[in-house]
Amino acid sequence: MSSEPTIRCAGVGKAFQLYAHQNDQLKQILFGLWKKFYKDKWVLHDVNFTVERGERVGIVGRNGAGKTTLLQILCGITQPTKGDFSVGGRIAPILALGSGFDGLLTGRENARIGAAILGLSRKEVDACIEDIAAFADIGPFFEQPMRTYSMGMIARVAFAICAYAKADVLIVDEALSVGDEIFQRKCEKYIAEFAKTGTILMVSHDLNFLASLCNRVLWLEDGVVREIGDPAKVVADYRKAMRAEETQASGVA
Ligand SMILES: Nc1ncnc2c1ncn2[C@@H]1O[C@H](COP(=O)(O)OP(=O)(O)OP(=O)(O)O)[C@@H](O)[C@H]1O
Repeated sequence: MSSEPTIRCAGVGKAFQLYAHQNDQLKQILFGLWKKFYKDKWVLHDVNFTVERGERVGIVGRNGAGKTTLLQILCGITQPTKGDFSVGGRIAPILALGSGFDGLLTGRENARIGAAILGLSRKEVDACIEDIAAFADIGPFFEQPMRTYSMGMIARVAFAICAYAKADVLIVDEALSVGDEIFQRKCEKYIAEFAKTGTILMVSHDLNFLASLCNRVLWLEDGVVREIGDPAKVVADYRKAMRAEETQASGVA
């Protein structure tokens, strides 16, 4: 039997290209062989961690720490600039919610396409499309073009597709923040149920939820893993650091 972890990140780094002027992007295409017209903005420097099958790992970190970027790399949405990574099994990526949806197509049509992209066969899509509609629970809107949807409705459809994707690995980025309370509870229940058999990697600013769900928490800071381990300890250390920073910023000794 293989002992390969389900998720493996080795020396992963990501630099975005920052252009000072609008024209610089065109200049880069035309004259990029001779001169560089952008600056590298390194968001992730050297990220190393593994996640074993069946683990539930939460990711915390301040705004802009690179959490979404890391998840996007693992889901194949963006490429790392350096390093290696692997994810074993079928992934359900609940992130960048709905960014792949076509606003001209209905919720049902987007759900069918989304489920197929996540690996379901046509027969499997036929079998679960009504369940997806029921999970999303947006009533007649499911038959309307998605350009008429609110953010919360888009999130509902995106989450519903992932809930029926028969995934081995759930990768979740702040998916719950745009839903209303009832939907949030439904998603939390689904995630807790999924956690019994699947692997979860989840970014959230809801530290209490992460601490209750996860068996490990990873704290991302300055492009590296600052701490990973027991949820209660990592969350406490993270909170302490945030409080210290707040105190310093407000000038209180
Ligand atoms: N396409 C891009 N081009 C340039 N910079 C980018 C791009 N995408 C993200 N960034 C920058 O990378 C940094 C990390 O962004 P990211 O969204 O990964 O952070 P985050 O930890 O998920 O933040 P938050 O908690 O606010 O969601 C930010 O400074 C952001 O501005």
